[in-house]
Amino acid sequence: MSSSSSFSASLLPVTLLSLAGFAIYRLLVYPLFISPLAKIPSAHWSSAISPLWILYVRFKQNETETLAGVHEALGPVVRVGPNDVSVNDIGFAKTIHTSFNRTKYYSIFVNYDTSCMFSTIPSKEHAMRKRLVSHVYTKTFIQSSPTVASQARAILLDRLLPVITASTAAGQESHGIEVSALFMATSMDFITAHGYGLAGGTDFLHRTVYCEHWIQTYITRFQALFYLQELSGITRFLAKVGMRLQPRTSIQAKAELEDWNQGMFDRTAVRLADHSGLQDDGVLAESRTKTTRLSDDSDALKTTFAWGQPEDEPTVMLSLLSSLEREQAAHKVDRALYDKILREPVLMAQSELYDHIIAGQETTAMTLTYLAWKLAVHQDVQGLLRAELLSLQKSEDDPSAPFFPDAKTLDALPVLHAVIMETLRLHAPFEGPQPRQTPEAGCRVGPYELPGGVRIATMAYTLHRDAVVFPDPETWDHTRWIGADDEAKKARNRQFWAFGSGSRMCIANHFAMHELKAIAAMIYSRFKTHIVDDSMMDPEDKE
Ligand code: HEM
Repeated sequence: MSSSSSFSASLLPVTLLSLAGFAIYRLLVYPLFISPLAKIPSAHWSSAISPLWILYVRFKQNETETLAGVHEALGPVVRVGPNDVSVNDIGFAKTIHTSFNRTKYYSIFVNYDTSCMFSTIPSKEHAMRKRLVSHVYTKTFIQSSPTVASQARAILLDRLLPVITASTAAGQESHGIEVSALFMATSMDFITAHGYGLAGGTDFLHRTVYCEHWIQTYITRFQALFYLQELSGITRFLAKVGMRLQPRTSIQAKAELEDWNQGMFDRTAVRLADHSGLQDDGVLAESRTKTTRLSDDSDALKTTFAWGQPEDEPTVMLSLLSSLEREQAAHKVDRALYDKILREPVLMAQSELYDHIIAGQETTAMTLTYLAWKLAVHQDVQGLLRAELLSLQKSEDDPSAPFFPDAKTLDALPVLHAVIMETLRLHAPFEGPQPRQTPEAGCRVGPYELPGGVRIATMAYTLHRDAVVFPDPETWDHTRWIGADDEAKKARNRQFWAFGSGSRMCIANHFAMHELKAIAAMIYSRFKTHIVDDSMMDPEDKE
């Protein structure tokens, strides 16, 4: 044996020992004792050293209830993984949601391989996307737009009212009406009308067979999301080497839904071009030719465009396309961002619209389903609501006109507001964690200093069940939201988290509230409802 090989052999144990020592330090000593997160109580004995426990909880789709129990036992800040923290405190939640970026968890909302507002992580880029479209979701816009008003009227009086009336015909009463699918259809008609105009959107309230197919496709699309949300790197790598964790059916369903949305987009683009008299040289033409050039005439869409019927105006699509043209003409934004967002303006607009439809459909449908259930259980409150609505009807000038108060009038009704707020409190559609990451420079959360890059999340579920702010939290009690603006009510409003808060809060909270109020008002001013069968509702939600 040469002297150099014996020297190498003697180095081997030292090297192995050093590596083992380093591994023990990195994997055990550092996360357990030295990491700034070490002082935070652990949700599980393994949380400090391994993400396996929280990954398993997420895989079992049990995170919300599990973390609620953990917070009850361990307090408002809990470590759920080596680099993963859950927070249940309104003050900390406000800090986190003011400026912290989203995480890759949201990449599942990338559509057509193109980012939208929801899936965009950097805040500067997000702000630019939001600017393109936020004005058509403001409260002032929603309450004063003739288009929004006439769309609501048409969907509710011409489509929903006849369906519900038919269910009350002699012999039909005992069958009732399946409200979950009914509200999915109604919500879809509302949000696609805002996007593409009444004529360009869906008519799911009539096309019930297709609506049922759509719902099944939607459920299939969001199957096995765990892999993409929590293990996106591994999932994408395995897909490249031919091993798919995401079911093929889910990938096909995503493609089908994207095609379906693109159909609405393309048909609306044709209508826009016809009505506006634009030549084939702008964003509209692009949606047909799929080139990437924008029109030089920045305001052409807005100024030359006029519809015969206000309800047919495709508000969101028009706003997106005109904003994109304006941005290009003004060159206001910095080059890198500008290139990224405007490189594929048509795909960008399609992705954004698709996202609004997905985000805006199930959320409102779920809320309406719970609302209908609670009002059927609480007949006394249903009576109060009806009395409030009918008091408006009497004051109308023309008693023979179909009862349909305007958005501002509806918004001022205390019982209507209270029943919706209480339903959103107890059954927030996004009740689980909304993950963010701590900024590079780190931050303070209560007594803890956290480094940058830590995943940190709050949940509407626990914030809405804080017994100090909402005594007897599991009880549906609309009176929480009625009465003078005393300190207790201010605290409740502050802690209301159904739409999130800060720069990434729901862009459409006013649209959603308007829609919920208009639908509830149409129904409860005309019908008395009761439960025919609620066996599909979660027994844990029953009072
Ligand atoms: C009851 C109805 C609704 C509820 C409870 C709700 C709730 C929320 C919440 C909690 C977020 C933030 C999610 C997070 O950061 O993790 C959000 C974001 C968003 N919502 Fe809603 N939403 C509702 C209806 C709608 C509707 C009708 C639309 C249609 C446009 C919509 C579009 C969006 C969009 C685009 C975002 C992303 C905003 C951003 O990234 O800046 N939502 N929503």
